[in-house]
Amino acid sequence: MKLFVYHTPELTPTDCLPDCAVVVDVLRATTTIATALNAGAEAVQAFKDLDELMNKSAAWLPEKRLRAGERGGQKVENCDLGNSPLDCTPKLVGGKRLFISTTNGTRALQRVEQAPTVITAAIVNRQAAVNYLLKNQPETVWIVGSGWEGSYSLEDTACAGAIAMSLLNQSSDLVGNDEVIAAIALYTQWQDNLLKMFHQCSHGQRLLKLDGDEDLKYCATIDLLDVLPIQKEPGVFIIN
Ligand SMILES: O=C(O)[C@H](CS(=O)(=O)O)OP(=O)(O)O
Ligand SMILES: [Mg+2]
Repeated sequence: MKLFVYHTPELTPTDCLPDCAVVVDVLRATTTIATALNAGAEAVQAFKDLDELMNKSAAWLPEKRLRAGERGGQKVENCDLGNSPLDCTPKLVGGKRLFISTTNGTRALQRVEQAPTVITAAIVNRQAAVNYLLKNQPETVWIVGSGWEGSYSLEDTACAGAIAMSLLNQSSDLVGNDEVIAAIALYTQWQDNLLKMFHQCSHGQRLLKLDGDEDLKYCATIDLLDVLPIQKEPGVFIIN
C-alpha cells in the first residue's frame, strides 16, 4: 500500500486521484457523518454549496429529510441542524437522509469525490477505517485532512496519524510520504490526551467559544463507533 497524508484538500495533487480517499474532519463533519449513519440515517449527502443543498433536498419529502448547514461553527438559518454530532440521535435522524454542508469537511469531500472509493474517518470511527483499508488493500490511499479554510488543522492530521500508525503496525509493505511520518509523530505525542489537544488547537478553541465542550469530548473518543461511511455515488454516503 502507498499511503499519502495531505493536511488539507488544497495540498492534494490536481492531476491524479488515489484508489481510495479517506476524508477526515474530526471537528466535526466526519464525526457527524459517522454518528448520523450509526444512528440510522438512510444516507448522508454532502454539499459544498448551501444553495445546492437546499435545491436538491427540496425534492425529498420533508419527513424523510434533514438539512444540516453550518458556517463558522454556527447553524445556518433555515436548516434543521448545525454540525453537532450530538444532535444526531436515532429519534431525530432514523430513516432520514441528512443533507449536510459545513465550512471545511464537505469541501474536502468534494475534492476527492471522483476517486473510485471514498470513505470518511474521524477519531470516533478510526478502527473501522483501518479495518477497511487492511481488508481491501487499495494500492494507493490518500488520507485528506479538511483543515480550516485552506489552512492546517492539528486534529485532522492527528487522526491521519492514528490511522497511519495502526496501518504501519499491521502492514509490512507500506510506503508513504513525509507527512505520514509527521502525522504519526503528532498522534504519538497526543494519543493519551486527545481532548487536551482539542482544547488547545484553534478549531477546538473556536468551538469552545460556542459552548462546544461536549462536542469536543465526544469527537475525542477513540473507536467509539463501529461504522464506516462509504460513498455510493458522488457526495452520498451510506454504511459500508
Ligand atoms: O462545525 C465545525 O466544527 C466546523 C466549523 S469551523 O471550522 O469551526 O468554523 O466545520 P467543519 O467543516 O466540520 O470543519
Ligand atoms: Mg473541521
